[in-house]
Amino acid sequence: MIYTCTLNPSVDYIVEVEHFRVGELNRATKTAIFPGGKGINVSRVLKRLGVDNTAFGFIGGFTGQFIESELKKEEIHADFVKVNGDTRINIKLKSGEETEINGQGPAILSEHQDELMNKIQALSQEDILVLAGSIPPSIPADFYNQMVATSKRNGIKVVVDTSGPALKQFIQHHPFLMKPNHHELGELFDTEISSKNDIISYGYKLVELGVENVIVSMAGDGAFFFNKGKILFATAPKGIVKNSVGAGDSMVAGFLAAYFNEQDIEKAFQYSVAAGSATAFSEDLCTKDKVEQLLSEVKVTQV
Ligand SMILES: Nc1ncnc2c1ncn2[C@@H]1O[C@H](COP(=O)(O)OP(=O)(O)O)[C@@H](O)[C@H]1O
Ligand SMILES: O=P(O)(O)OC[C@H]1O[C@](O)(COP(=O)(O)O)[C@@H](O)[C@@H]1O
Repeated sequence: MIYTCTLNPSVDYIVEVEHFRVGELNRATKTAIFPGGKGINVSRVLKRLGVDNTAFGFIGGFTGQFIESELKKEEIHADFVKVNGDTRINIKLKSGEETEINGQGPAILSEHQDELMNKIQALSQEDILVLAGSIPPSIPADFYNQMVATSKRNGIKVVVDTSGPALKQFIQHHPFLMKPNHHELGELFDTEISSKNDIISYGYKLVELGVENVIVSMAGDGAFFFNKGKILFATAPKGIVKNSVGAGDSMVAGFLAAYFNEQDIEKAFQYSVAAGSATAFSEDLCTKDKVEQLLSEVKVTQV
């Protein structure tokens, strides 16, 4: 079974404003609300691609209830730890460009942290654990580290999609898959990525450091894939971006869904990029039909 874990879920509030003016009253032309947070997005896309999975994480308050009920509607199994505060609301402001304001999230008591750790401890060798998104400020910075160490001891494959210092902690545990975008790849090595050659050398460095599979995404400019035997490049399909929130998470779900169906890395990478773009071209996350429509537009070549 695939488990996703979102330490800091969110209600994503998408607001469109025609010409946003700072310091003035702006009227929205369109609004939408989605259950969000990186692991939850992975769960939702996996389900849409036909893969049953369970969502772990912390939720609380009226916003937490919204997330639970939305996942229930989509028949996604949720096994959250309930916390005292309200799950955060993340604002995604669209006015020509996309501006994001992500909340801090509720305080998580240590008893609740232990409750989640116990769920991770109970997973078994056949399971895959996707750890995705930021760590809320009230949780120790090495919480992910503890989760991965426990999972690796129990033979569980770990997939990582986070950013900042949390991402660095993972490398030493040799995760099955990491998906930084090219900015996050630069952050990992405290460097500025300024060319495709930089992506190739730093992406491959992650493999040399023990990460099994690495996808480095570059939004509309395509993506690279690295493992011990292969470096691949994929083009991204062309289209109108409606909402790129969750595009990276969709890549992770797309890769896992295809890889565990067919065990073919090249096809899984192609499916991953198609899923990312299918989400970027949709209001909400991608559907299976949309992913499959875009598949032939993703050209994969050996580097
Ligand atoms: N402008 C775009 N055109 C086509 N595909 C896009 C575009 N922006 C994002 N995507 C798709 O979403 C994927 C992830 O986007 P990216 O911005 O690199 O990641 P993240 O959301 O993690 O920052 C890309 O690899 C691509 O498949
Ligand atoms: O945990 P973080 O880093 O604050 O990110 C949370 C946000 O990321 C998202 O999961 C979207 O992620 P991506 O756009 O990177 O795929 C949103 O749903 C959510 O608001």
